Amino acid sequence: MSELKEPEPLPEGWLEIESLDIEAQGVARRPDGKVVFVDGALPGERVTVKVNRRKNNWEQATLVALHRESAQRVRPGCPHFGLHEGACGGCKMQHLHPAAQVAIKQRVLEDNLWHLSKVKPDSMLPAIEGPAWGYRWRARFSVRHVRKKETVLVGFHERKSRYVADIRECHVVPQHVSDQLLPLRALIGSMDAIETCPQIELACGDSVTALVLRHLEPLSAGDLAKLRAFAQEHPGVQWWLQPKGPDTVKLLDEGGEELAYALPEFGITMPFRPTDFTQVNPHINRVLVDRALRLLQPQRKERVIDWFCGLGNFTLPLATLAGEVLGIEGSEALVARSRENFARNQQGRATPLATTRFEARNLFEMTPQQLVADGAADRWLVDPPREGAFALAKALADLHQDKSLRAGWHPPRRIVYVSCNPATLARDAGLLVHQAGYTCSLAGVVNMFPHTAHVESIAVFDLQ
Ligand SMILES: C[S@@+](CC[C@H](N)C(=O)[O-])C[C@H]1O[C@@H](n2cnc3c(N)ncnc32)[C@H](O)[C@@H]1O
Ligand code: SF4
Repeated sequence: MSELKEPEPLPEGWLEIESLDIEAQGVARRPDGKVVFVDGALPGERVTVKVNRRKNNWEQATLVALHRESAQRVRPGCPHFGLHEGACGGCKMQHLHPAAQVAIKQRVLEDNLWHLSKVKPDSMLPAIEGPAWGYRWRARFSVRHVRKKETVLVGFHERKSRYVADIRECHVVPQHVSDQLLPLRALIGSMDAIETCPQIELACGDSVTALVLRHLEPLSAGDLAKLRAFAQEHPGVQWWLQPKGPDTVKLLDEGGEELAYALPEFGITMPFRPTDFTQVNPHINRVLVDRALRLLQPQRKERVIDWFCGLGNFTLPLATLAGEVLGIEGSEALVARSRENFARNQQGRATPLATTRFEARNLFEMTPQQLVADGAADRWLVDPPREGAFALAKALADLHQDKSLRAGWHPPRRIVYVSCNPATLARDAGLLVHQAGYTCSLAGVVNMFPHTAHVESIAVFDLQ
């Protein structure tokens, strides 16, 4: 029998990376047990590092030399990604193979569910994946006039800095937007308002590229003419101006094509304003809506509630399948948009959409009494912001524990929960599973934001 050999000690000062944290930092352990988070290093790699911060139990460091490279290390697709000075902070994982990124996100999801709430899904869903590049149809570019360099920068912030990165191309936004970065810099650089336009927000629809220019002072006639000339040179570009808060956003010139995206699987078109919440990745959104509704399995005679419904991204497709739908959302503006979108999509339809009602309400203040007042539904779709849906899950748990509060109400048989934060999903899943009588039947990641540390996921809960 061969003897197990002791692993050879690492040369002095070297570290071996054991895992990756959710900020995409390699995690190593020093011989004395101290944890070191290493920017730029991948699991399995042997490295030397430069320590940036020292605490009692941990250190934060940057990779200096790579002595053994991971097989999953890949060449980053964007020249602005990296550890070099001035590198863009918009992406964190471009040095890791996309399949390995998804595997890490899946582990983050499972770890959160288990370690925070002792929830283990009966099965894991295959990840929902889309294109790794050109996926980001929404972005917020900062704009800075850098006098010393005699240039205007339009881009994301540098890694761990408040400076705007000097990016000339960006591979996560659509190619045509990347191609417009330098022309945008030249445009702002030529304007009277060179010092007073701090931001350009991007929102792409299927055929319109909306650019929302935040301007701190009124724009001169000359500047307005320059914006119009830019839009003429770049087909599809539509300027919106934002003099103050998001409510002040206004189209520069009425009458162009409408900013909208389609969900062709359901015969739905969603007009929106560039400041409305819409999912960042339209390819994934189409698959996500389709997958969520297949998992939810609404039936023709059933009532469904879409909690945190936004502008109706899931509600309208639900109205093509269910008997009755209720969409609830915190933003009055989005509820108004969802009502308009419903009416628009109802027109001229061969099979009418189901009866659907929308309501504006703060769902962080949900109570068991309010839940009963909203009426029983057979199925729920829940798609909350990062804070999660604690009050909703708690109200459901309270109604499970104290049946006297129910008054004819019954809990949904199935809940499909779409989450952009695995920690709050885990917390809410704990309530649903341990206190509200559900099992977690399925869970899986949705790779909505390749190369970043964001973990989007979907989970299915069934009443036991
Ligand atoms: C992740 S988005 C989902 C929107 C929609 N389901 C979609 O797919 O476009 C979360 C939504 O929750 C809404 N929201 C945030 N806080 C809320 C609250 N306290 N009560 C109700 N809705 C809230 C936001 O306005 C946003 O529309
Ligand atoms: S956000 Fe764009 S410019 Fe920045 S690293 Fe990612 S791909 Fe490159």
